[in-house]
Amino acid sequence: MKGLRSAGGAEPERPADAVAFHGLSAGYPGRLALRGVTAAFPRGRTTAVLGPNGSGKSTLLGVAAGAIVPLSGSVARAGSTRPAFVVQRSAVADALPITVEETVAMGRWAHRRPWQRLTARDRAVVAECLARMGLEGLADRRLGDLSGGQRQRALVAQGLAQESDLLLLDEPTAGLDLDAQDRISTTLAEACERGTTVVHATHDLADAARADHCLILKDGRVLAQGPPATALTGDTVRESWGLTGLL
Ligand SMILES: Nc1ncnc2c1ncn2[C@@H]1O[C@H](COP(=O)(O)OP(=O)(O)OP(=O)(O)O)[C@@H](O)[C@H]1O
Repeated sequence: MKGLRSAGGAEPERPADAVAFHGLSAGYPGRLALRGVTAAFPRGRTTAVLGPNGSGKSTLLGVAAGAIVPLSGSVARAGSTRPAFVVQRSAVADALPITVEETVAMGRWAHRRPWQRLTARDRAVVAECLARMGLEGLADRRLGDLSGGQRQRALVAQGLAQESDLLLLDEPTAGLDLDAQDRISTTLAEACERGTTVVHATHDLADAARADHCLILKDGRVLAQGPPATALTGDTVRESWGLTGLL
């Protein structure tokens, strides 16, 4: 991934896209999960990535995060910081012997080495992110001892603590109670207002309708993309999920 520069070379361009994929194919041994995806995450906006189970949403986020190497095609990343990637809570082992506070503090590893002591500013960021997710009272609890929703909030707090200009989240509000959903939605909207590009995979159509941009996948290909008003129509939803007569 690389930053983009203007033809004149003096000033870096401010490209419209935080990440642009061109003809991207990616997957796992013996399984192609993305097939010729040409799409973009607009810079400083929220993008909702939608599609049925197995359509390639997590894989696309993994490629944007640099965790999955494309098989072919290109990925251009315009930002200057390492992307923050909030995985699904099921991807985190129950037996991890770390506390909630330590989990959130790991977000600061993007700024210093794991063995380096946290600075006063690091500690202030960790405390603020714990508070934003309503986790102050759980800071000393083991991550693996938390409920699913509490654990999810800890992972989102870790992503926020990274203070990246690109925040990628894999179904951050799935299975959460209304208060936790509201906290996360509000926090992500605030991050976007501060200029962060926010991209989240979701199965929640109402959530997606509030995003600035939608990207709908089906069988590893782009079915539709654009503002919700044009991309998230009855036709695209029916076609993507193969629904008959429900919408
Ligand atoms: N670690 C893996 N090894 C092999 N195949 C995988 C792996 N992870 C995902 N896949 C396969 O890649 C394809 C895309 O999966 P992906 O997780 O990207 O879909 P998704 O849209 O995020 O699904 P969901 O809504 O269920 O989270 C699926 O066919 C899936 O079975």
